[in-house]
Amino acid sequence: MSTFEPITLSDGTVVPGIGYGLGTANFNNDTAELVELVKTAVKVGYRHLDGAEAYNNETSLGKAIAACGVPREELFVTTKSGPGLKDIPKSFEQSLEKLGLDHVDLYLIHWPYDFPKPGYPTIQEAWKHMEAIKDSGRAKSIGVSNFRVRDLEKILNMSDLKHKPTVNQIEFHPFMYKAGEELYQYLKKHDIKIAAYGPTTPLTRFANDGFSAAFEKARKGVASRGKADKVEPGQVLLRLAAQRGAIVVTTSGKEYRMKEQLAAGALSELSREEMEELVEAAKPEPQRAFMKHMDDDKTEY
Ligand SMILES: NC(=O)c1ccc[n+]([C@@H]2O[C@H](COP(=O)([O-])OP(=O)(O)OC[C@H]3O[C@@H](n4cnc5c(N)ncnc54)[C@H](O)[C@@H]3O)[C@@H](O)[C@H]2O)c1
Ligand SMILES: OCCc1c[nH]c2ccccc12
Repeated sequence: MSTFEPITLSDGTVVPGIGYGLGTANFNNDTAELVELVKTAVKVGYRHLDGAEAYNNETSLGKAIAACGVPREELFVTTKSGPGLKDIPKSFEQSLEKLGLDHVDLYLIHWPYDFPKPGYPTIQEAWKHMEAIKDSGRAKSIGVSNFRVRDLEKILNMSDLKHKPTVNQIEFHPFMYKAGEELYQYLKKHDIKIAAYGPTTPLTRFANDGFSAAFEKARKGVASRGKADKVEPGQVLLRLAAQRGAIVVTTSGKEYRMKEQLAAGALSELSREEMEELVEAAKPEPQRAFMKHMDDDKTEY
């Protein structure tokens, strides 16, 4: 069972420290198999489910929530607006309808880069819609995803700001840490929690090159201090994201992997030295699997 610590957001909402995502592992679109997979994720212990309008599978997520046997109030359900950002109230209504829910726990703007387009609201207008949704009680908490500092500033500098974003869901792993430092400091200063997606990217999406030695050292360190016979590489990366204070969002289509992910929370901790060595071993430039606009420091949305 998982011991990823729950994280309390600035509005008091409590989020399970690890979430199961429906956006990767070929999950796009509704299928009966996906309903079963999400039920399996809940059966093995996941209580936090990360969906999105863009994943085209909110209906399957809703069916799994209804059929999983765990009461709604024990689940933490996130969804995100996008591509429907032109009309956030409508996008939200459609999401609730598909999910078959009267509220979600966390509602996010999936990306900021649509906002300068004709017919779209500004970031500030979009945020007013998000605030109204929170005030209606149909989203317990509201936040953003893939927002740079300059995008967040547009919200935090609003003269009529009522609710600030509680979360920025971003790609977060050692191959991002150096490039992301300014953003992380900004988020910390404003008590906006990081939800870390792609946490296993150094293992699953890019060649390890110079990173492997530090990684194996950290893995052996965790194993030698704990009771676990074996520490899986992915588990080290999930621990790392959690120890850096993030809500971890991962996924898998395999039950044994889901269990392994949750069990990472019960392993012994990475030492400060191991964590620093992992960051130092990674290249300074970002190796990003998603959302390349995050590295563009010129374009205004
Ligand atoms: N907001 C966004 O823009 C955004 C972007 C990407 C992902 N997400 C969310 O985050 C969730 C998780 O993202 P992710 O998939 O990048 O997380 P992740 O880095 O944990 O990768 C999980 C994938 O890697 C595979 N995997 C995990 N450990 C492995 C191992 N040891 N060996 C081989 N394969 C392994 C899994 O089976 C799965 O396919 C998504 O499903 C989605 O909900 C959000
Ligand atoms: O959440 C970001 C990753 C992702 C998975 N499926 C998508 C479809 C549209 C936009 C982004 C995504």
